[in-house]
Amino acid sequence: MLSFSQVVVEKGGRPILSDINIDLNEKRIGIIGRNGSGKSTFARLFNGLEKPSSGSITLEGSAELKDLRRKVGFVFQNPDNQIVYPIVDEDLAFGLKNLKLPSATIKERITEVMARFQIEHLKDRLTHQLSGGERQMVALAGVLVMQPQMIVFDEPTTLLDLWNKKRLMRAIADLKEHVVLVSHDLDLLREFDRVIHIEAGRIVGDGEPNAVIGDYIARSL
Ligand SMILES: Nc1ncnc2c1ncn2[C@@H]1O[C@H](COP(=O)(O)OP(=O)(O)OP(=O)(O)O)[C@@H](O)[C@H]1O
Repeated sequence: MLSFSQVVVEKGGRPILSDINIDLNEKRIGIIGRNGSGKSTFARLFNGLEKPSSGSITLEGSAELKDLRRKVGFVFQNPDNQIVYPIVDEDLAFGLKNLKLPSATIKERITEVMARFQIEHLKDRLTHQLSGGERQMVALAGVLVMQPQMIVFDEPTTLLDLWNKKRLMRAIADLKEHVVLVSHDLDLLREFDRVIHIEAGRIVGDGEPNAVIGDYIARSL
């Protein structure tokens, strides 16, 4: 579904990602690697938050940036980066209003997603008064109402306690959408369909999670 061809990202004259050639079709894909290896940069390419310096990224054959932006959602490590409006309900409606959808459709989508994650009780709450875990669920809901085909999570559990981490991981496990998860928590990725290991801006491992994770651990010893 998503294809990277000879993708290079350079910043300040330095290569951050080099020669990425990869096709991604699996339902659950994990991305691992050391600090500064290029995972976030790679993940941000998935929905056009980052653009390649050269090479191409296509989603179902289309290289249009607007298709990537519309069909791939992105959940940040810190939900404050994506919650914009003061009331939960307004925040969830924001992207949908931009799409100029009828208000009945907007309401329907918000109600459906809030019910799916059992966060209906947060509907009228002030976003800045929510707990970290609640904010992360609202951020995820804000992505889901847009009905993306794929959702990329960049270390979404880092700021969460154990309880909320488990809750978010259950929510992620239940998603029908394709998921890409960047994480330092290797155990979260062992049940995934595929894990990609990035080192110094290159893919050095790619395949069955336990094998790729085992190699990553062996390299770090
Ligand atoms: N705007 C920029 N200008 C110069 N270098 C940058 C810029 N953005 C990122 N980098 C560098 O690119 C490299 C990869 O960064 P990236 O955030 O993708 O790594 P990461 O694997 O996600 O790291 P972490 O696990 O610490 O979050 C790092 O060395 C970083 O310092």
